[in-house]
This record gives sequence, C-alpha cells and structure tokens, in this order.
Amino acid sequence: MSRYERSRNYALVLQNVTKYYKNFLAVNGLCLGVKPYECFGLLGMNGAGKTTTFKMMTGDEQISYGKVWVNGLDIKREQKKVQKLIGYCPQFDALLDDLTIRETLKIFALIRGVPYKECKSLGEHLAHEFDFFKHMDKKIKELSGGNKRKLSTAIALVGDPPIIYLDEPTTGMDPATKRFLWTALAKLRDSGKCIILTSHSMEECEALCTRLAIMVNGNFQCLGSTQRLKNKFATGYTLTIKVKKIADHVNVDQEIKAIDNFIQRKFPGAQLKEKYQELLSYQLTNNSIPWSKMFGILEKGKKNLNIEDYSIGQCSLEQVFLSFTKHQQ
Ligand SMILES: Nc1ncnc2c1ncn2[C@@H]1O[C@H](COP(=O)(O)OP(=O)(O)OP(=O)(O)O)[C@@H](O)[C@H]1O
Repeated sequence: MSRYERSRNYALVLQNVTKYYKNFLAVNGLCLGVKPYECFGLLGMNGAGKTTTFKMMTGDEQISYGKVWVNGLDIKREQKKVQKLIGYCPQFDALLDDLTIRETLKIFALIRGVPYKECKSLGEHLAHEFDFFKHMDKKIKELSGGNKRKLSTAIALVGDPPIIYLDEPTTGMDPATKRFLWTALAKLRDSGKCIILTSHSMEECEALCTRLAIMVNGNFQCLGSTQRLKNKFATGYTLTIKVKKIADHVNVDQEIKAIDNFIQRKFPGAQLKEKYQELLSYQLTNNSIPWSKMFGILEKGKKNLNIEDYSIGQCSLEQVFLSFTKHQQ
C-alpha cells in the first residue's frame, strides 16, 4: 500500500507490530487498519498485550519489529507530528491531585497548543459534554473514581485530535455514568474520529465498536464486527430454563434430571453450562433447528415437565471471548 493510500483511507495502520521485553514476546506481529468513523475494540484478558500495543501506537514504547502509521505518518520517524494527532486516555489516570479540574483542563489545553483565550471555553465545553461541570473547581483528590475517568477521557479530546486511544475508559463507573459516556463516545465516532478502545466489558464493545479483535498472548485470535464474530464463532443458541418451585416432598433433583433428559433427547449435543438454584443454562450447539421448532419443543416440555419459564437467545460476545481466552497464560 502506498503512503498516499495509507493516509487517504486509514487513520491508523499497524504492520506486523511486535514487542519483546527482553526474551518475552508480549505482542506478536499485529496487522490492522482503522478508518475514521470507526471505533475499534481491543479485547483480551489481563496480560494479553493491549496496553503494550497502545504504548507502541503512541510512541511511548519502542516497537521491536514492524511499523505503525498514523494518518500516513511513520510513528518512528515522525513521532512529534504523530503525537499531535493522537488523544490518549491511559489505563491509570495521570492527574495531579492538588489541581482542580479547571486548572487541569487548562494546562492540557495549553500543552496541546490551544490559544490561551480559548482554553476556558474549551474546558467548560468538555465538562458539559462529559457531565462534570459541577465539579470544575474541585481538586482531583476530591473526585470519585468515575469522575476521574471522565476527566481523563475528556483530556484525550483536548486539541481536537482525529485519533483517540482509550485504555479501559469506563473502569469504576456506575452503569448510568457508563451509558452517558458511551453516548458521548458514539457521538465522537459518528463525527469522524477514529477511536481505539480497550475494555473488559463485552457490553461496552457491543455498544460502541464497529469492529473488534480478541487478543490472546499477544496475538489477534479473531477480528471483525460483533455480529460477524458471533455468527462465525458463537455456535448455536443459549437456552435458559427456570424450574418451577416444587412442593417440599418432591425430589427436586429428580425433576431437574427429567428436564435435562428431555433437553438432551430433543437437542442432541446440548451442554449444560450452569446450574444455579432453579436456573439451568444450556448451550445448544445445533444451529440448524428452526426457531419455530425449538419453541414448539419447549412449549411441549413446559406442559409436561416442571418448567416455569424459558428463553432462547443467540450466543453472546462473552461466550466468543471466553472460548478464545481460555488459552491465555
Ligand atoms: N515493561 C515491561 N517489562 C516486562 N514485561 C512487561 C512490561 N510491560 C508489560 N509486560 C508484560 O507484557 C504482557 C502484556 O502486558 P500488557 O500490560 O500489555 O497487558 P494488557 O492486555 O494491557 O493487560 P491488562 O488488561 O491487565 O491491562 C504481560 O505479560 C506483562 O507482564
């Protein structure tokens, strides 16, 4: 691919990016292209190599082999120019405890070359966008963990960079704040920014990512849209059965056994994944049975057995993730 094409089509290109810490291979030959209007998710268990990959994409960590281009610029050769194009929210908040939010935003704005007279309005704009305006004059040490993450995410946007790296931005946020941040990030993505995100939340990746990759031991195990990964790797369906409350004198285990026998007979290959109190969760591996037939079978089961209720759904991204990451060392 020519430099012209790289810069024209892709905001970020990784070519065979590899990292050794002494003899330890932390990241192994990653290849990736991400365009504007995309939010790309990097998923993986602890130690998979996500932060190391981020650090190589910012130029903070030397790349052992391979290349990274940002808007067509080689990160090794033109690091200063590249860093101007990137906004970075690190995994751990890099904030100074005794400064207020207002002062923090102003300092970052000045560092990023925002004209002095525009710093105040930019800070206030970001504080409104990320919903921490009422804390503007509080010191960092007085903020909750969630508000610090919101501030760190806002700092990544100072100077309007076209490429934004977010390393676990919603860690420590309550569900409502998380959703607020997702809405703000989706708006950014749709305004043309290229966002690269790491997260341990499948829900977050489903909400935000146009594509994602699952990383195991420094390698990409799979890459694609959430729907594509689910279609390709999440075989079959999940079936959850709620067993009816049974009178004390009846043997519950026998009733559950009868339900299990019925499921095994009707859905050969069904795997009982979880048994928790009155809930049974199965993975149905045969995805050639039509939905109508599955519902027909289960309605019959409901009439004849102690089934209170049931639900069938497509396998989740979490199951895809777990199936890949079980080999992480
Ligand atoms: N400076 C370093 N020196 C030696 N080994 C390192 C260094 N930094 C990271 N590693 C190792 O490289 C591997 C990848 O670490 P990395 O922090 O990139 O993982 P991660 O996917 O970001 O994990 P987490 O989800 O916990 O943040 C780990 O085995 C880690 O111990």
